[in-house]
Amino acid sequence: MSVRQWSTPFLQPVSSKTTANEERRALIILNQPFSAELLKRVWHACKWHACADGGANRLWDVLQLQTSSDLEISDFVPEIIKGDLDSLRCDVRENFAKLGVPIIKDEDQNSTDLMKCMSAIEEIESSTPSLAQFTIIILGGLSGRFDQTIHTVSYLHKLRKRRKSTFVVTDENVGWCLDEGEHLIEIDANLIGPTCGLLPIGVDSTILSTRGLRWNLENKESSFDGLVSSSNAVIAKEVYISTSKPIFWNIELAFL
Ligand SMILES: Nc1ncnc2c1ncn2[C@@H]1O[C@H](COP(=O)(O)OP(=O)(O)OP(=O)(O)O)[C@@H](O)[C@H]1O
Ligand SMILES: Cc1ncc(C[n+]2csc(CCO)c2C)c(N)n1
Repeated sequence: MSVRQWSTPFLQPVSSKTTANEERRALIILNQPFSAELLKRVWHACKWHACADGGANRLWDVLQLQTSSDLEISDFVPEIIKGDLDSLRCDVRENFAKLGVPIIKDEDQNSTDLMKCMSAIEEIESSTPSLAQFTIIILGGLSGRFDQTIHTVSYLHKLRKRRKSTFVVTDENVGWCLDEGEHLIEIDANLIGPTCGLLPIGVDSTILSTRGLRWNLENKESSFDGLVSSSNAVIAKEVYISTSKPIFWNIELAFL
């Protein structure tokens, strides 16, 4: 199997976006806090944008708080708001409805608002089969309620088989699932690092080999019963990871 290459150009500042915008990306905004700077970066890196229910409140509120003219509401109108709509505030609903945003109620109590937004993306992909699959950026999801955080991580774990790339980003971290195999992660020190973690979540154990870290592993078993490589650090421009089972990788943001 080939080495999977990873990079995070969707975290570049808007002013230096060039080829980063060519990739077909979709953003899902969850109901968790995020900074205006992070919103600006990931929003402009994405071609399509969804708010998961109360994620629309977060988007609206962060835009209201901005006094500078570079965050105009008209530049941040999502393509949909979707969920069971138990968290979407009336004022936010009215304002986005006036801006023409479709607001889709899905009352299924066996799927989360994050999953409902992913279904919307996969429906678009089914109707545009000649286009590349979206890379998904989930904003929020590694903070707040622990059951929601674990849901996000477990969802990324499951998605790895059917989706090319799904990232979750907060003001603290960016993380994604590394499937079994070999990976090369480009480290743009202006965007990410140095602190990182290789977390054997959802597997009994995995065998890890790494290069480019302060504490490298060489054919070492990692599991919740044994070694968990948290608080590791990147010391090179790229990190190599070989893993025998899927792991969750996270690295801190360098710019907030
Ligand atoms: N307290 C929280 N901590 C972490 N993530 C959250 C939290 N609340 C919401 N989210 C994320 O934001 C999404 C939208 O949340 P919202 O508050 O609108 O609905 P919810 O009813 O709490 O969530 P769900 O219906 O998906 O269980 C959720 O699907 C979840 O991914
Ligand atoms: C075994 C099991 N556990 C929890 C829920 C609750 N639940 C999971 S997703 C969801 C929708 C939230 O908008 C709700 C209520 C369930 N259905 N089944």
